[in-house]
Amino acid sequence: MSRTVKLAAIPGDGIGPEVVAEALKVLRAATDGGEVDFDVTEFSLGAARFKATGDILTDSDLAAISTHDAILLGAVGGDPRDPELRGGIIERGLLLKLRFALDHYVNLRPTKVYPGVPSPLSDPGAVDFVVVREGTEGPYVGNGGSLRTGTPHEIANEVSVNTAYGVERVVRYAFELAAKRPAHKLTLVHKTNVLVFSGSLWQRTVDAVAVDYPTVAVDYQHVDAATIHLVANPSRFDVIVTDNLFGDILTDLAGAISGGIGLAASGNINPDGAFPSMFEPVHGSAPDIAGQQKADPTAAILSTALLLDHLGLLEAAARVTEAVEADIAARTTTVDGARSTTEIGDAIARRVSSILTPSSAR
Ligand SMILES: NC(=O)C1=CN([C@@H]2O[C@H](COP(=O)(O)OP(=O)(O)OC[C@H]3O[C@@H](n4cnc5c(N)ncnc54)[C@H](O)[C@@H]3O)[C@@H](O)[C@H]2O)C=CC1
Ligand SMILES: CC(C)CC(=O)C(=O)O
Repeated sequence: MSRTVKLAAIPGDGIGPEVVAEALKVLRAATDGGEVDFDVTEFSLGAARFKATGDILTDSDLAAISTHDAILLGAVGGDPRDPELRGGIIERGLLLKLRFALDHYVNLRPTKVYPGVPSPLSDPGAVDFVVVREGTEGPYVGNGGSLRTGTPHEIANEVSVNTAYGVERVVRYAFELAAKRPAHKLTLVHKTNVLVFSGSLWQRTVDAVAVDYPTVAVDYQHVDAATIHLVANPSRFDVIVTDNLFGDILTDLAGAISGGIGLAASGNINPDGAFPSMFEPVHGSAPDIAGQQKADPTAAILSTALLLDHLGLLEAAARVTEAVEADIAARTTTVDGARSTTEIGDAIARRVSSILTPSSAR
């Protein structure tokens, strides 16, 4: 008897629906005739729904989404120039609200330079690292405000929240991951020379947790220096653990060095399993190319590989990754090149269907 997985799909805005359609196509190809059935419920949330109804993510939306085993999200947020959508109302009210409510304290963002990928680095070396970004704290929590708003004496502040509990659990997750990977290396990225209160908490936590993982070598980089090393010598990284904002910035850079933002996948994980985890490409809704079939759906497709892996469907996950690797290796143009979003999705789905078992098992 096959297992049924309840999947909530949130295509969202801009290129979100275009890339989610391809990701679902590949997910179905990867599990077709296998031991698992995906029962997909689509939630039409985002800018269009907000404009039509005023709702972003209601309590009943959240309750319904929470009953699923996992979530696949495209991208949210409309055109930043749209006055109705100013202040990231959709991003904060939908995406961040989901991450916080579902306690996605690990934002997992793997970075790999696949063979044949058009990296802007002349010699990227063996780039294969994972950023473990804290997902529920930092300056993203909306703790701040402004005084004398709109006057020459305006004061605006945004408080970065870092709790001992929140830092310890993500740091421990990162050590656990580093201990399982071949390089056994963890780099804390922060700005301890200036952000002394939060930086000290992160550093002391890493030092304390390191005692439980004697096989893991620990390194430290200031975030500004980390951007140099990500470009100049990315193969030095294995697992990076960092806060919400630094992780957001570093992973767009990581996407750029590893073939483009159209390849960068991510998972918002609740490791305890109390809530469904949510998988999404790193990129946003890309209003500049939306509706034109120009988006590369590979990041969303690779996000389904993370989703399958998270659900313990390892063979299907390996099949998706292998098909993507083969597709990338066969690309003769850049990722933004000649094929449409649907053509890339179709090609990867065909490859997935032709792989009967992962190469490792053959
Ligand atoms: N996770 C999410 O839902 C995110 C949402 N956003 C929202 O998305 C909107 C646009 O934000 P931006 O800062 O412009 O970031 P963005 O990631 O949407 O776009 C940055 C650049 O990358 C390109 N790009 C993005 N995804 C691509 C893909 N799959 N294939 C080819 N090119 C791709 C875009 O065309 C654009 O030139 C805003 O409303 C923003 O708040 C931004 C980041 C993440
Ligand atoms: C727009 C933000 C809420 C999304 C983003 O860039 C992120 O945190 O991944």
